[in-house]
Parts: sequence; structure tokens; C-alpha cells
Amino acid sequence: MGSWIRGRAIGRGSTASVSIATDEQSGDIFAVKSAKLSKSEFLQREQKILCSLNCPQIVGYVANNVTTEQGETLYNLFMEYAPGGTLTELIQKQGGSIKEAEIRVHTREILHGLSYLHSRGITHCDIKGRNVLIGADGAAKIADFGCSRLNYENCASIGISGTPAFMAPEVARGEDQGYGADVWAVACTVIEMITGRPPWPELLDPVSAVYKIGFTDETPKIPSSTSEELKDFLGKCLRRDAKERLTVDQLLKHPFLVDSISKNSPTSVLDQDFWDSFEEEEETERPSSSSGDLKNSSLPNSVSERMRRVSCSRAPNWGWEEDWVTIRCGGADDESITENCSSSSQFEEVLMTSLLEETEVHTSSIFSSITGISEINERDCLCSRIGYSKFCLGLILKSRRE
Ligand SMILES: Nc1ncnc2c1ncn2[C@@H]1O[C@H](COP(=O)(O)OP(=O)(O)OP(=O)(O)O)[C@@H](O)[C@H]1O
Repeated sequence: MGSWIRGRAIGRGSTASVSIATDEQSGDIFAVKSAKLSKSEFLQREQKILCSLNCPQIVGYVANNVTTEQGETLYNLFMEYAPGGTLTELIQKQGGSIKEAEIRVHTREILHGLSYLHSRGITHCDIKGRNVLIGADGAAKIADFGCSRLNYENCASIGISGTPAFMAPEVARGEDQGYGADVWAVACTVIEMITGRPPWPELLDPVSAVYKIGFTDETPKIPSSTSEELKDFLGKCLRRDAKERLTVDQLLKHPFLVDSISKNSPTSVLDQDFWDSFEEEEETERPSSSSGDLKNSSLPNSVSERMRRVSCSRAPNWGWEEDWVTIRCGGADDESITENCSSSSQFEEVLMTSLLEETEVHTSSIFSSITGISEINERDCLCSRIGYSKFCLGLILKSRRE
């Protein structure tokens, strides 16, 4: 990258901020994702993966460098600029839902990008509307590889990551995060395109989400208004057992996507219905990418309260504004500390202390002592796997910090 000028900010995620960058010589415009060098572990990981990829359905890599700006040393990742913003923003611009013909097109694009990734042994691990960008031609491109993993890396070595509402059951349990987890997340993203909200809108917070997704028999609700083909497509992605889900390549042959080519491609520029589905709605103000998250929402008082609220399903809805955050956690640490707590306040205290001391808490006994949920089998379930406690801790502490 030669000399360039940093322009306006266009997004902020959990680990980095994104701005426009203009190449001084050519005038070309890029997006630059920057993080303090000392905190750029995920960004550097993203760079290593992104620079090896070349696929129209994946945001293009340009370059990377280190700069000093206003006394701070920054690691910068330059990539193709996607002027259409995120898929989530597109959904909002179109009134909170997009038409099935357009859902079909974007789903196909996302699956083509994932097919490319999976064929190279990469799992994205954080597919959601906010991580799908819309290019200059209106096509979807997968972005944000900060959570991605290579197939030889397992949960025990690098931990699990992602956004709770989009997590597959095996991910929520801390067991595995393979290609099937991306398939589940594609279905969640399709639900986002249909409803304008992530799946599980009734859940209160990430911990409740992880519990419900990982340890009940439920699957996200499939909106009744959708076509039978789309319902079937979602049903084949949202199997709780990852082995029963269709692969990305099988999904690309599903009638929802295949039949549509003849049914819904425009036969001429006069095929108004098709083009209507792409009609630009009145421009609404773009929500800032981080506006929702958990920044301003205080967590309910106690873990037991949260768990109880999940089980009685009369929980108030999370608004769109209180969106989901991406969670990233480190790998396993064999020397976990087992703590016992008899109350939720003790539980939270232990979590906070462990953050300060940078130690790991083995939360299985804590969870069961507080929640009293008998069906949780400590041995093979909640938090008993090394690394999972760190993940739960990450969820809670991240919510707190923001
Ligand atoms: N290439 C790009 N073109 C246009 N906008 C972009 C681009 N890359 C990122 N953005 C914007 O910046 C936001 C944050 O980017 P990104 O999701 O990569 O950051 P992150 O820190 O990894 O976020 P997350 O919290 O999801 O992990 C995106 O939601 C999007 O609005």
C-alpha cells in the first residue's frame, strides 16, 4: 500500500474500527480495518486468512501495514470497499424484511462464498447479516474473518467464537465448530432477512441464548409466511444434530435455490416483479454498526433469574437495537479453577474476580448450584468442557463491559 488518506468511519466492530481509505496516487477507494497493534491478534489472524482467498462472494483483500496515528500504533487491514453496507442495514432500509426473490439471490451468494471457504478447509464461524457486505453491484460478500478457523484447529486449541443468537447447538455447548455450524448460521441469517431480527428474539441475553440453543430441544421459529420451499430449506439447515444438516454444496442444489433460477430470474428487463424485489426503499438513516450490541442494556440481576425467564418464555423481547455481539475467546487452559458458589451474587463476584486475576473459572458447579436445573448433566453438558467456562465468562463480561 502506497500513501493513502484515512477518510470517514464506516463501521465499528468488537475488535476494530473501519474507515474509508483513499489511495493518494490512484484515487482508488478501499475500506481499512484498524486496531491498536497491541490488540490486533484477531485482525492479524483475519489478514492471514483473507489474503489467501480470491472469490467474488468474499470481500477482496488489498494489503496490510502498521502506522502511527495521533501517537497510537495501529495495525491496518485494507480490503475492497463494499458501498452497499451490511446485509443487516439493507434489511432495515427495506423496512425490516426483504422479499423472497431477493433472499434467494443473497442466500445463493452466501452459500457460494461458504462453498469456496469450506473447500479450502476454512469455517467462517460468524455468519450473520452484519458480516455480509453488499458490493457495488448489489451482490453479497462474506466479510469479517476474525473468528474463522482452519479445519486442523479444534475447539480445545483455539476456543469457540461467534454471535450467540446465530450459534449452532454444538457451538453453544462448546463442543465443536465445523462447517455445519456455518450452515446453521446461514439459516439464522435467512430468518434475519425474513423477519428483520436475529432468531430467538425472545431471549434476553447471551447466557440465556447459549443455554436455550445448547441445552434444549428447540430450534429457531421458521416464519409461517414463507414459501414451502424456503421452509424446507430452513428445516434442512436447522437440524440440532450437525451430522443431519445438509452441506453447503447440497444446499446449493435445494429446490429453493435451484428452481428459482428458471422461476425467478428476469427473462427480460420488463420482468417487473423480479426487479421490484430489488427496488431501493426510501433511504433511511444507517444504524451505526455497533449501535445495538449490549452497550446500553444492563444485564438482568442474576443468572438464575435469566435462566428462569428463559424457561417460562414470557420474557420481554430484545429490540433490534439490543443486538447480538460477537464473542471471541481464547483457547483452553488445562488448569481451570473450580469454584463453588451458592448464590448468584457469589457467582458474578467469582466471574468478576476471575477477570481481574485473569484466571479461569470452571463454571459447571456454579451454574448448577445457582440454577438448580436438574436436566443439566454436569459431566457431559454445561461448562464441563475445558474452555467453555472461558467462553461463558467472555459472554457475561463482554455484556458488562459494553
Ligand atoms: N469492506 C468493507 N466495506 C464497507 N464496510 C465495511 C467493510 N468492512 C467492514 N465494514 C463495516 O464495518 C463494520 C465492522 O466490521 P467488522 O464486522 O469486520 O468488524 P469486527 O470488529 O470484526 O466486528 P464484529 O463485532 O462483528 O466482530 C461492518 O459491520 C460494516 O458496517
